[in-house]
Amino acid sequence: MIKVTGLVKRYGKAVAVDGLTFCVRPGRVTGFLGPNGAGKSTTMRIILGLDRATEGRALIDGRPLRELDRPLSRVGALLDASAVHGGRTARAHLRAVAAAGGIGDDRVDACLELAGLAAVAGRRIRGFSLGMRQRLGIATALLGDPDVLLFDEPVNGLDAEGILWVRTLMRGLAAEGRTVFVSSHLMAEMANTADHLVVIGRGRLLADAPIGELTGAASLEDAYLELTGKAVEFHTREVRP
Ligand SMILES: Nc1ncnc2c1ncn2[C@@H]1O[C@H](COP(=O)(O)OP(=O)(O)OP(=O)(O)O)[C@@H](O)[C@H]1O
Repeated sequence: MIKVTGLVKRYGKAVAVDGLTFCVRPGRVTGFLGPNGAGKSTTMRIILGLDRATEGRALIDGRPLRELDRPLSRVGALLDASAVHGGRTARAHLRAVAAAGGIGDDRVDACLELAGLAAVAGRRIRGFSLGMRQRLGIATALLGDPDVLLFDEPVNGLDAEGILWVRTLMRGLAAEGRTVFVSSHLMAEMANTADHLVVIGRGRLLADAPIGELTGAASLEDAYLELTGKAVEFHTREVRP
């Protein structure tokens, strides 16, 4: 379980996260939604111990991530699929992560296979497409067979087969009793994947509810636009040809 309490993150005078409190429970897929700049990635980075909270705390199974034993086997994450050493092959990358986390090489091959990358495992990552990098990022998150998984926009750049794979994977991981927390801007995909939603805007909690309760008779897109209308920072204008 992930528990975020009174979380605040300021960058100078700018407030990226503004008093967030919510729980991500095991056994279901929890979607994390919010407009551009709402604070989703910042919240995930703090949960993962990659950024420090200004106030409040984020705990995984009751502890900050840095206090967990063998953290790679407890928590897996995809944050930025481009943050990998391009000169390495996919297999070498996964082996390096596995070695650092005390994970056996057998998991490397299993995760390459699972992500559909077995045939390109010996290729350098710098030649990978965005979708291949996403698949590698997801394979990396799964390496330690963790109970808690965070994915920041996992279907970004994936083809139709990849999107279906991610949806099935997330639902399968949740059905196994794992905690699955996933951000996305794709409402139709979220409607198909998530059981529960945490919605934020300008760093504040807007909703924390089962998806059916949030949408009612409306589509998720309509319910989301209604909910976040006042929290959109980057407004666009209609362009007429
Ligand atoms: N390192 C940083 N320094 C200064 N400001 C930052 C930093 N990281 C994030 N921010 C700011 O914090 C706010 C929240 O950003 P964040 O990336 O968490 O939003 P997001 O919800 O993930 O957005 P998106 O959907 O566009 O990816 C934004 O205003 C962003 O400019």
